[in-house]
Amino acid sequence: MSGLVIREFHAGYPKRQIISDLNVGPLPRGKITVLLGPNGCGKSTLMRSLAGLNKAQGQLVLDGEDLMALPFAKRAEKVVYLPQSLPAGVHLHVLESIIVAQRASGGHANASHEQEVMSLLEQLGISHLAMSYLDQLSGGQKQLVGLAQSLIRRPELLLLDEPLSALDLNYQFHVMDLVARETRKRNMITVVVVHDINIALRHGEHVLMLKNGKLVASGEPAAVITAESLAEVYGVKGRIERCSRGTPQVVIDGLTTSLEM
Ligand SMILES: Nc1ncnc2c1ncn2[C@@H]1O[C@H](COP(=O)(O)OP(=O)(O)OP(=O)(O)O)[C@@H](O)[C@H]1O
Repeated sequence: MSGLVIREFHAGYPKRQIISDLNVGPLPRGKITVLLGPNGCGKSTLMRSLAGLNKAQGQLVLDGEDLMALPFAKRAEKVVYLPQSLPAGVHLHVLESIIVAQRASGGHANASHEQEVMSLLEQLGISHLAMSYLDQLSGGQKQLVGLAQSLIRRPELLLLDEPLSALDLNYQFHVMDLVARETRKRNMITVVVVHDINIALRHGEHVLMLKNGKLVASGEPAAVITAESLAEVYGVKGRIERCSRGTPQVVIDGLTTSLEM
């Protein structure tokens, strides 16, 4: 079966289980899956566990192969996780950092690879930053470089943890369009964590909703993002309305519960 199937998946930390008995899939190839859920519900823990960076038990079957059985280096060739922020204190310039990421996945520096890196930087609108040092970039610029480092590794499963959090409105759309295009072109499975429900409605082709480490719903955006699920998962009174061009949007009228983290 094509895609990623997650079965009886449990994940967390030495003294604390966060994700319990997750069963989902197949997450489709060539499409963006958006992972939604309130603060602290376990989105990053799940993403890191899918990448093999956190302890987990269960099955993670990619096109029939159980990733949990692979040595970490083999799994890292197929699965790339982009964290919420790049590690600080890396004294490389942008171009070097992307070439290092490319080599880490078995690529070798040659003219066509360099061209690929430059073309990616151009598509992300950051080619002018190629010779800038990472620690001298803004938060949003670092996020774009992180995305370039992830895409250059040509993963089969791309896990992007809040890749839009530091980007302005224009870049949020630009980046989601680019990620959607690359996801289709490479036929990869892309999972993106976002907090903006309207981004999920507009760009998500499949949506997973988590609450307290458990899956609440999985499926097409319109089926998952409903007034009922917004009330249950986020404690808000919301409506889904279509704008004049037909795009669904969430309108929030108020809260149904008080804050609890
Ligand atoms: N290293 C850790 N050790 C123990 N517990 C942790 C660790 N990291 C995170 N947690 C806990 O795991 C739970 C889930 O955290 P996680 O970062 O996965 O949530 P999240 O859904 O990504 O949240 P946010 O939207 O705020 O980024 C939280 O209760 C958090 O306190």
